[in-house]
Amino acid sequence: MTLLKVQSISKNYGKLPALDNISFSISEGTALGVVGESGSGKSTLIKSILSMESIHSGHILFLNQDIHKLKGKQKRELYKDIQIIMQDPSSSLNAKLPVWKSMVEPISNFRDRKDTLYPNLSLFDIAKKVGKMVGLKEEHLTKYPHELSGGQKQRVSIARGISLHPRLLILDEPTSSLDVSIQAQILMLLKSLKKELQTSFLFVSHDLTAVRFLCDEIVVLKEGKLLERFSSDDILKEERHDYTKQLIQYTAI
Ligand SMILES: Nc1ncnc2c1ncn2[C@@H]1O[C@H](COP(=O)(O)OP(=O)(O)OP(=O)(O)O)[C@@H](O)[C@H]1O
Repeated sequence: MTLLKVQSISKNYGKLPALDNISFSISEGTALGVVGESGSGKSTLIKSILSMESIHSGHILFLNQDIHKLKGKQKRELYKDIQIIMQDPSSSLNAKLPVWKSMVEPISNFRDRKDTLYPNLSLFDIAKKVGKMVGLKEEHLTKYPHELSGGQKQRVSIARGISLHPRLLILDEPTSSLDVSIQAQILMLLKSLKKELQTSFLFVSHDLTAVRFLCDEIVVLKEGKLLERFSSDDILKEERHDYTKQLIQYTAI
């Protein structure tokens, strides 16, 4: 079943096109990678999907509902099922709270989902349960963000992102602020969570190696245009676009 359908969307900043007639879809339970260099339109695409930016033409459908037409309660409902994990966990966690409180913030905002997913569990018990899924120990949960390593903080963000069991998880360069050895651990964690939760991923990154590891399919963006879409298994095929080949060379796959 199609979860997200992006239909011919365009967005300009002044006269400059940031997204130029982009279309793609994501099926339930699959992972799509979006790769592109700086300025290719990746952030604009994410903001458009999250309704943080308007679009000039086209439609974005999530479960057949036009995201940009939703208001109030309907829009709020949508965000139970779309969660985002950002590049820098330090800026997305509240420095003044022990991390377990940040982890359960989405679930405390959506009580109906709490009752369905975690009946009779206290918020701290939910944090323990979700923390365990991302490899955090109970002793980490009562710490403040500055007391944890970058990798541990990103695990907290991932725990928060999956706590509602969203149908779509948007990953915005989730490993690029981390040391290389930690990047691999986080990618492996995301891969196992994808399998366990059957959540769909939209993984936005400039790192083709990471995208290939985690995603079933890949789209390549350049200057706001979608150049091609292919299965991750076909990344090294001769028919790849010249620009994709350049990215591959640059990433030394
Ligand atoms: N608020 C804005 N005002 C004007 N131009 C913008 C704005 N946001 C983005 N742009 C322009 O739109 C284009 C796409 O930018 P975008 O941030 O989406 O790219 P990106 O692929 O996410 O880049 P990066 O990887 O560096 O974050 C760029 O040319 C950028 O300069």
